[in-house]
Amino acid sequence: MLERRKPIPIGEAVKKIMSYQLSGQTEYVSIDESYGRYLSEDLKATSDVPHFDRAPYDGFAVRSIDTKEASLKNEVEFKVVDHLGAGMTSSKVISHFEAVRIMTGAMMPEGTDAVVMFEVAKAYEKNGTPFMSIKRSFNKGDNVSYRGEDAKEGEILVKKGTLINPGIQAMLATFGYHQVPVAKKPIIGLFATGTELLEVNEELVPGKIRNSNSHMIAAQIQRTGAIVHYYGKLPDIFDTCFTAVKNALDKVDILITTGGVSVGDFDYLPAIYEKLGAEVLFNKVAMRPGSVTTVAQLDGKLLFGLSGNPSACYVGFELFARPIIRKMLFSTTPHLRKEKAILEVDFPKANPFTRFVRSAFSINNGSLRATPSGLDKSNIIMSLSGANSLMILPGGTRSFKAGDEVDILLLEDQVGSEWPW
Ligand SMILES: Nc1nc2c(c(=O)[nH]1)N[C@H]1C(S)=C(S)[C@@H](COP(=O)(O)OP(=O)(O)OC[C@H]3O[C@@H](n4cnc5c(N)ncnc54)[C@H](O)[C@@H]3O)O[C@H]1N2
Ligand code: MOO
Ligand SMILES: [Mg+2]
Repeated sequence: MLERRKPIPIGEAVKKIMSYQLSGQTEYVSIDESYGRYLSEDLKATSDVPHFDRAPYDGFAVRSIDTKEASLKNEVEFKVVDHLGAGMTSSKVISHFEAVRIMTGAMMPEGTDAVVMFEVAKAYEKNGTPFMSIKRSFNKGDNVSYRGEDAKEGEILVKKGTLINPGIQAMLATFGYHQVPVAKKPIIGLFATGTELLEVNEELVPGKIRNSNSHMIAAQIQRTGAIVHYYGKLPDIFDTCFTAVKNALDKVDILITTGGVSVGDFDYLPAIYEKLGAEVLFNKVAMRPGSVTTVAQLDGKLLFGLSGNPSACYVGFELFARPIIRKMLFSTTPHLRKEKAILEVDFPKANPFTRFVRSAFSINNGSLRATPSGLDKSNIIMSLSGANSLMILPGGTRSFKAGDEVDILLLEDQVGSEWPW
């Protein structure tokens, strides 16, 4: 008799997965390899930045008190007693009406507290000795870049779980992190199942199709920040699939299969989970597409049985596999970021279950607008290339109209969100 599956709400399904403490691990990589990785520790300032007062302009370092009487009518003269480029320091203590010729980035000499830019000073020599004069006064701190103005020692500047971007690279270098603590990339094993599947380089023959899911999922895994171990495609033969899945489990953190998960005569994943002794967390979710998404666990390791239908497979990965992978990358906001958008076209279909419509959103004059990126059917491939978001149409609704406000989940975003969205 046909097995009747009980669909569970999406939130519940996500919660079941996220309760698995697949903990992230740290590894140290050279700063040169850290771009695009996720920090596994908070990034802390190891020193003040800058760690000394310095000149932000080319000019003369002076004691501001000596400039007080300077005005258009009263030119004040300074003897230039030293000459500093960036990286040089002065051993002199600057005294009354003395100045130091100083370049941008150089450390302020002891006693000085303001910088006179070249443009407002007149430089000259008297008997071979350099002098300069000014016709305006300066306050303490004028044109000085102060110790700690950029960062204070001990400050937490970036939270763990953040994607390392070029700005973070600059911080890491500034604070001397030549080895960077990053989240070890989880290893995600991948099989595509289906006797109908051809390799990409094979010619089409009647009844067979090229395997596109594994290439799509491999990219989604990488977009999430993990490593793919693709073990190839499997024919719908129980023993072959069982042995392959069993052997791969030891080598990966998470195992993903596509196809063979529904109630068809050659859908073997349910029986494979049973023979493995894995606990099925759920095998039906109240959503479209991706309703057949099945997740099981064996000894704390998660097995994702994603649908064979490409759009269902894609959505199943983003809603269920992505967050647990992001959690292993130390994210505290591992779910897709949710935003509001204005629907640009009518969407007349009824939504008996929550529907995730592959969509293209754009920002128009400060407001988000979304439109389906192609046909809304779970076997469709072509709608995926233009999808940068999933529009959420709640179960029990129908006939959305252009101009309606809808929720969308952003697929290319790094901020993420907490659950529930
Ligand atoms: N009687 C029922 N039939 C079906 C149900 C149901 O509830 N009752 N659910 C339907 C839904 S919804 C979906 S989604 C699919 C899920 O099927 P499976 O996950 O078992 O996947 P397959 O049967 O193996 O394949 C489905 C479809 O996808 C194509 N496919 C498979 N793998 C790939 C790949 N690697 N690249 C590209 N395309 C692939 C495959 O050829 C099939 O056309 O079940 C419905 N049926
Ligand atoms: O899992 Mo099926 O479409 O609900 O696409
Ligand atoms: Mg099937």
